Amino acid sequence: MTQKTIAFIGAGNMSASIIAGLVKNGYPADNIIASNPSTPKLDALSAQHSIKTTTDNNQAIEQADVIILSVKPQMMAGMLGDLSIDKSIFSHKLFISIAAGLPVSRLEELLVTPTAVVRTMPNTPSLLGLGMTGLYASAAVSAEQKQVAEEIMQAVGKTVWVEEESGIDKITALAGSAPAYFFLFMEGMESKAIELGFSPEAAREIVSQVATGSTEMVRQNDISIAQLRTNVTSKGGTTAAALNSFNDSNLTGITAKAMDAAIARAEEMAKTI
Ligand SMILES: NC(=O)C1=CN([C@@H]2O[C@H](COP(=O)(O)OP(=O)(O)OC[C@H]3O[C@@H](n4cnc5c(N)ncnc54)[C@H](OP(=O)(O)O)[C@@H]3O)[C@@H](O)[C@H]2O)C=CC1
Ligand SMILES: O=C(O)[C@@H]1CCC=N1
Repeated sequence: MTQKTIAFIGAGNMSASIIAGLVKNGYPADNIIASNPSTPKLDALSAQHSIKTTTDNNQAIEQADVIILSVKPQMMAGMLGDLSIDKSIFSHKLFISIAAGLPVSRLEELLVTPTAVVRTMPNTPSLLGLGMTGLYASAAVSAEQKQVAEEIMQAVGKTVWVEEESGIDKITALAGSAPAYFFLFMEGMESKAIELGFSPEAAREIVSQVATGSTEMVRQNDISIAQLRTNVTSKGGTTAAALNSFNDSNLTGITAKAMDAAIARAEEMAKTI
């Protein structure tokens, strides 16, 4: 794998997940630098992973081959506009954006110098090496740069390239935002378990074990997800009663509607940032 120096601009949740995944996968900590305006997150990352840190984005970008833009989409223009380094050096570097809803064309405008930009959409399970990242490369990105971006994101999970940039918004709904959907569902089960009299610890443990077991059955089988569901569902039994209740509320339609809302929000963000 490439051992290029990687700078993370913005040391929040998503950067922390990718950094942890990279280091766990053996990426040299000396080749990772994180930049953030406040120090507590930097101190934690430095203590946990022995990576380099700075509060100066210019310094981080200057020494890196690959720059991962990890600030909130709404902060990107301000952050890039505040840089005081000579932007002509950008043409020798690879920029990877993880920002939701921020088109490559807008990033290119903000970076000023013609620059290779890969737009990605990772998710927080990258922390465990179980990430799912969508990638989109603009025409300016070389085959070698595409490979570098892919290798970095594959160090923290699986990757999928999309041909059209609109595919990134779809991956945002399907993977970037999606851990939260599962957490919401698990929260619902956890609170009902507590209402039924289980201790919070037992409720969490049961929900976690059921989720892990179910996920592993999908991962370790070629059986369709629908068939796995059917296998649990005895005719006239308890599962059928629960599923009928979900279907009465159109869970499938609700899920599709929620994913459409995520895509619509990404498209809306693209027009405003
Ligand atoms: N969280 C997720 O699951 C996912 C997030 N993303 C994308 O990742 C990006 C980051 O999200 P997330 O990690 O959740 O957000 P966080 O708020 O956790 O992290 C953003 C970080 O950027 C820092 N920051 C703010 N201004 C600057 C600046 N000028 N220069 C450098 N750093 C700055 C913030 O510092 P401070 O707090 O000290 O102000 C903060 O630590 C977003 O663009 C989001 O769309 C993509 C996929 C999944
Ligand atoms: O909620 C968001 O906008 C970001 C992108 C995907 C996950 N978090």
